[in-house]
Amino acid sequence: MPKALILTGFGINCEEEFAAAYRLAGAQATIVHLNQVLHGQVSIHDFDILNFPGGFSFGDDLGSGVVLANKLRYRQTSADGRTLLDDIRQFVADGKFVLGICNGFQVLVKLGLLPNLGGDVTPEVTLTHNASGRYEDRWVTLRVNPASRTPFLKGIDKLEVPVRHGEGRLVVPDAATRAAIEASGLNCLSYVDANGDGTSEYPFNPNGADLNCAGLTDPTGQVFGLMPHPEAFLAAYNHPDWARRRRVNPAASEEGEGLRIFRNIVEHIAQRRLPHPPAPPFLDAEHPVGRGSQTDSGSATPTSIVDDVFTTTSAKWQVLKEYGRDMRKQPTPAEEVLWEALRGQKLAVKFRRQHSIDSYIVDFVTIPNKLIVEVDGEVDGEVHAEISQAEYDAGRTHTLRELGYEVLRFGNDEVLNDLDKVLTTIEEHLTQTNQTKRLRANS
Ligand SMILES: NC(=O)CC[C@H](N)C(=O)O
Repeated sequence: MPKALILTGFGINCEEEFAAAYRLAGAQATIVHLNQVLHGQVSIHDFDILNFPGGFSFGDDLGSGVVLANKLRYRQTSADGRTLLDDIRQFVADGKFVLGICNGFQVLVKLGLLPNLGGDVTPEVTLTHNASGRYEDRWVTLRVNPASRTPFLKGIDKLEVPVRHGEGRLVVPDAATRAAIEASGLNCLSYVDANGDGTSEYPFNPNGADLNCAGLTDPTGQVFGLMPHPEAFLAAYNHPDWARRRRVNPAASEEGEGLRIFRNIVEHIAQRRLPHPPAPPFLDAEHPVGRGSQTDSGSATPTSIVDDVFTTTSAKWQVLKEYGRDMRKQPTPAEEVLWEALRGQKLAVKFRRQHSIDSYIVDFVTIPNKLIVEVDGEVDGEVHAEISQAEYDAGRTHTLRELGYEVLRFGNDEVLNDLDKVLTTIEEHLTQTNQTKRLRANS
């Protein structure tokens, strides 16, 4: 089950609605005080989505979101000078998701995680006082930018949601930044008028935002923030016009439109499990942590891979272990079937599943026999990495072969429809390797 971490404390006040949204969407939601994270009692890396709710953090002193953003950037969380921002950057590099709503969006913008065109988390735009000079509390209509590729907004075209803020006006400082944001479709949400056209006109655009922009993503689409409150529209009955709408359309869904965003991201995470996820970007050798190879140096070369269960380095294992754990918990049907057949030494050799080898997690491996068995699933037609799955798998197989492993691949269908044939092929390969070994031993 995807896991959402929701931060609270210091004047944040929308954490309960945020958690309710995730629970309705089928995720596990945990509300945690920011200090528990800053003091190392809770690790963001144990979660899939990091969430910054709305509210009045630090009383909006120095500008909404500014103090909290500075805490994330400058508050050292460990003796080696690490900050929560370092962890968030790693979290995003690991393919995970960050969502900021209203005050949370302000935090992400003041921190520079949005839009993060330059990739170095330096503030590039800002959010400031509404053009009306007032706190605005009203319903708005948003249109999703079709150029946006963020999974949070997948399949959504229009959305009605409430805003309640004093400092929601996005200001983009120059034409170049504006062009860059537009070119990548990072301005994922805009305020629209009654005709559905983007507008700067009050009150449709409640704050006078540049680009009529109500929300931004970073270039990866994994970090998303918006001024309006989708977590405040979880039931149809939240809408001010619900009674009339129900009379007009009694069969209409009882769900609120805001819930779609949460359903989207929760489903995306649940389904995203690639048959073979891309090798995550690793921590550098300066931060080796955790368990790993006995020859652990933090930087693996093929020669450091020993014939042992420790088939990667501690730094890599630290990054891979969560993927492995998740993959063991949520096997695909084909993986489950094959595991049932391989486990418990049924083929007279011990197989491990979702095991880390160098930079990869392999589906099944018998380490003494150096045989890897992979089950290739569908990748819902998407290209998840910069390279295609096929190219990626080719590189992965090559590396594993260089490390001395034989790699057998079977399709989902083969495993599900002809398990006997799959097992016979595996057995044949095991016999071959054993024969070769015996021949070598005798010669
Ligand atoms: N609802 C909110 O999160 C409000 C954000 C911020 N305190 C503002 O007034 O702009």
